[in-house]
Amino acid sequence: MAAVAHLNPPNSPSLSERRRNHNFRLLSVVSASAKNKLRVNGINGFPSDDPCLSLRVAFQGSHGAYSEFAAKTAIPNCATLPCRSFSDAIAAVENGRADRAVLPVESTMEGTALRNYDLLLRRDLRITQEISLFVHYCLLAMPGVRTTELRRVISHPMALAHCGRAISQLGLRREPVEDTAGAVQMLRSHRLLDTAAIASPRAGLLYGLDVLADGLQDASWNVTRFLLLSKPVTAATTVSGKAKTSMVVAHRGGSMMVLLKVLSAFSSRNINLTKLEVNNPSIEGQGPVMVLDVKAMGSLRAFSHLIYVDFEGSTEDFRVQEALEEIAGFSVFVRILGCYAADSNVYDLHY
Ligand SMILES: O=C(O)C(=O)C[C@]1(C(=O)O)C=C[C@@H](O)C=C1
Repeated sequence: MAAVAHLNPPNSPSLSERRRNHNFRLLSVVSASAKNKLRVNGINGFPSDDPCLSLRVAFQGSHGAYSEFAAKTAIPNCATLPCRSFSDAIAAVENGRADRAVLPVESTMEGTALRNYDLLLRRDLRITQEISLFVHYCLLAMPGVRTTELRRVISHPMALAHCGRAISQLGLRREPVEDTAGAVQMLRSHRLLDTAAIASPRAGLLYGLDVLADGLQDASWNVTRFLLLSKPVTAATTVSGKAKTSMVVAHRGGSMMVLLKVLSAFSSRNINLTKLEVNNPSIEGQGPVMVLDVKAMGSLRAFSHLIYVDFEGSTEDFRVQEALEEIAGFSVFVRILGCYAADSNVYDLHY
């Protein structure tokens, strides 16, 4: 069981003071390339996108959700717009209420979050930025409540799954809710004394809850990758620095053979892949994945054999264009999901 860490000593600031002081500061970057996963402190390394512009970023959940941290890390001065679902966040961009939507798409524990990837494929938004966050989970409860008084724990299903071992040790009943910060909000507004929430220490501070335990996640290296999405722009976008491109390839079947051909198209041109994932929903007993064909008047097409690829390089690069042409020759459909600045950092937030 993780060490007990109380953030609210008796003379700690009031809830309103805490809310006033609540600002997002990115204080460290955990270098993804550091094999020993050492934390590199003190790097003031906000990733790109003009921090002067007050862009509106839609996210799923309540204030204090991890997706909101991801948005604030990617675009420090952005205004965040809470939404009920990821689909609502995407719709906010489509209807102009927001400039970006933020979507968690991968985690070290879950792999690709197909639930969100599928959503991305159905809609006409482009990836503009990637951001990887180190996710710390805390056990939060109403002030004064002790661990022994708890019977139930509420959180986002992913957070409950990531903290399975600790929850079993505590013998708590699990109940999924929409998002981690929403769980905290629910606990506070209903003054639930037998219930804990799993969320970030920041959400605990924001809503004035006690942190009963920190570092609740089963794996010590728990990173979630988020994507920022925007409406497609007609003008060609030039990425400054190292670029990365995400794409989806649909084919008729025989995944291993197609996979080899995709690999060969890239490796023969010395293009490095950062993600390669096969999704054959029919094998899992699921229906086909619906993918928006942006070239065919935005019609939805159903595919049962898909490969998700991320690679280093820009679609402006001649070698990349050649590789894409080769892939188009043996697949039934190819869609570029975005070309954006590569960011291999893992960002960590201090509380
Ligand atoms: O509930 C939140 O706080 C979220 O931002 C969502 C979400 C997810 O959907 O995976 C994001 C990161 C964490 O892994 C847990 C939950």
